[in-house]
Amino acid sequence: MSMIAAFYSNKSVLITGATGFLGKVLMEKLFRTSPHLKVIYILVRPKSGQTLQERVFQILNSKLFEKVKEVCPNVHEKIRPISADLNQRDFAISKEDMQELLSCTNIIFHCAATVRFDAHLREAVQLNVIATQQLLLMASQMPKLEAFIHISTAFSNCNLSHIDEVIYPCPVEPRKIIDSMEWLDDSIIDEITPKLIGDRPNTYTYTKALGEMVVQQESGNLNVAIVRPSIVGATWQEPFPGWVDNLNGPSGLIIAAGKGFLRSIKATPMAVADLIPVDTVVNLTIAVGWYTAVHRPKSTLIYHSTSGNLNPCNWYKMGLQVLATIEKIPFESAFRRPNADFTTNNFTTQYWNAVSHRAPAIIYDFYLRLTGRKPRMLKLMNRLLRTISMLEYFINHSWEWSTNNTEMLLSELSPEDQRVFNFDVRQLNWLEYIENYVLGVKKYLLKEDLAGIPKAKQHLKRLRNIHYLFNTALFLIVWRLLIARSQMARNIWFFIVSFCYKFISYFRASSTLKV
Ligand SMILES: CCCCCCCCCCCCCCCCCCCCCC(=O)SCCNC(=O)CCNC(=O)[C@H](O)C(C)(C)COP(=O)(O)OP(=O)(O)OC[C@H]1O[C@@H](n2cnc3c(N)ncnc32)[C@H](O)[C@@H]1OP(=O)(O)O
Ligand SMILES: NC(=O)C1=CN([C@@H]2O[C@H](COP(=O)(O)OP(=O)(O)OC[C@H]3O[C@@H](n4cnc5c(N)ncnc54)[C@H](OP(=O)(O)O)[C@@H]3O)[C@@H](O)[C@H]2O)C=CC1
Repeated sequence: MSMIAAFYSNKSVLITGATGFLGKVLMEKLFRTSPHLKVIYILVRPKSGQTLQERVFQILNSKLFEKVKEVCPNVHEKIRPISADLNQRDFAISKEDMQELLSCTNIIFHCAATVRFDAHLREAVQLNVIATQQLLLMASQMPKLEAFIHISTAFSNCNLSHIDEVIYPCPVEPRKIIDSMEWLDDSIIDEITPKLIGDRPNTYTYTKALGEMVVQQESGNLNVAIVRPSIVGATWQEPFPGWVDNLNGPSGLIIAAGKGFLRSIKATPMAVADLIPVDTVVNLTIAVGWYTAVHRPKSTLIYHSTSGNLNPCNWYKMGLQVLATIEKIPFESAFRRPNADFTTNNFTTQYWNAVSHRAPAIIYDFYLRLTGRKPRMLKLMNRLLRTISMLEYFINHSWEWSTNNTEMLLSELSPEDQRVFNFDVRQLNWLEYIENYVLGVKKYLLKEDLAGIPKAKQHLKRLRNIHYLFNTALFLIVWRLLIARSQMARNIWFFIVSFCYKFISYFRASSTLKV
């Protein structure tokens, strides 16, 4: 029997961010491996016109939860959604709910965050720093609490190139930042943001670093641990390969490349692509919860959930495999034939953005106008290029994360736990993983049926013919214009035409002779 699974039996677990990508996989795995778990409290806010119950119902009825329902048929009774908004004081939790949480919770997994790279500093501080501080305060009032697990990111210190499993302090104390957010207005915050984030690329990584400092400074006597995943991707193995449900990280880029919108990107081909499957992160997180509660380490341990130092893959290899898979299982209604060019300097990037991204969008918009439809492609393309510009930092740098604590934890697990909660990335076969990832994007994000593959292939053939036709027409037009204006171009043109004519006449004559 798995020791970790047994540990979670009869426990009351509190998860923030359970409606997010990582949170859902965490909930699923906990229920599937520990069906006797008492309850999972999830802090949820109503969203997009859906009530809490509707949101939970939607999650439980998704494909991700199909296996759980076989092992734990009463799973819906074990999820207890609590109405909460992490941006509000005391999370706007009702008194009764708060009482129940304070008196019953055994383990906390804090996953909620704003992961947007362009979040305003005030918003990012509120969710990634102040909410963490408030949750720690709540945790300190929980008599039965055994462990508090905080999910951070491996990029919280992306201003460094070698990152150890320690907390690196930011120059300005989190408390000062929190205080200043109360009285500074937005325009002043906008002005000081670049100075505060320093050589980090965005407010997200900066506030996640501040969040870690808060955990270190304000955890008191709690048993606390921090998990730092790198770029979280689709599931590797569990509950099935390739599951993904949002566009963050590589998923959006796989769609953009597969649909032929994105054909070149500024990337360092040999830089390490530090992707980590979401189920690997979740397995580590659950094991960290167990270890922190049972072994009670004297200090806050940090665990890197990264792949680069144990099983590296680079962007070039990843891009090639994405393309190879898309060739086998193309996405439907592609805009252009998929292609993957890596550019390495700003000039070529701007050139290809103009020629390979914006120009086709302008031409397509022209076609839409001609056919009486509303042009939209250029707007979409500009939005995509803005997104890419925000991700560029991460595909043009390499980092080295040490993984001593993560490896130590792996060695502490029984063989059964190593199997059930596998987070050993050395076993990951990248080519297979990426193939399943692309297939997962097609099935679960684009909701495309595999029966449509022959039609998608036909469409790509048509696009190839249009491409050849367009290039030939373009060549002829340019040449015709040149001929009209330049004597030299005319001379070359007449030379080529007469040469071709003589060549064809010679072959005609020789074939007539043979007959
Ligand atoms: C030719 C070559 C091809 C090669 C082949 C392919 C190779 C494959 C490998 C590829 C390399 C992977 C590199 C990953 C690096 C990730 C590093 C993460 C590191 C940190 C990890 C973390 O610790 S933390 C989690 C990461 N946190 C995010 O990853 C949030 C990002 N995101 C935002 O910060 C907001 O999204 C932002 C952008 C402000 C827009 O904001 P915005 O207000 O304009 O609007 P929205 O967010 O509503 O999105 C507007 C439209 O962009 C669409 N979209 C959203 N994300 C998208 C996305 N990633 N790629 C594409 N498209 C995306 C969306 O689908 C909308 O499309 P539509 O309008 O049609 O619905
Ligand atoms: N995805 C990645 O590549 C990586 C993620 N991480 C970390 O993992 C954790 C989870 O990320 P991920 O699952 O990808 O992110 P998601 O954006 O998918 O999920 C974020 C979660 O936080 C919740 N949340 C946000 N704001 C509030 C609020 N005001 N009140 C209540 N809940 C709120 C969201 O709820 P709602 O559904 O209502 O919006 C959602 O459940 C984060 O801490 C992130 O920093 C670290 C490294 C990489």
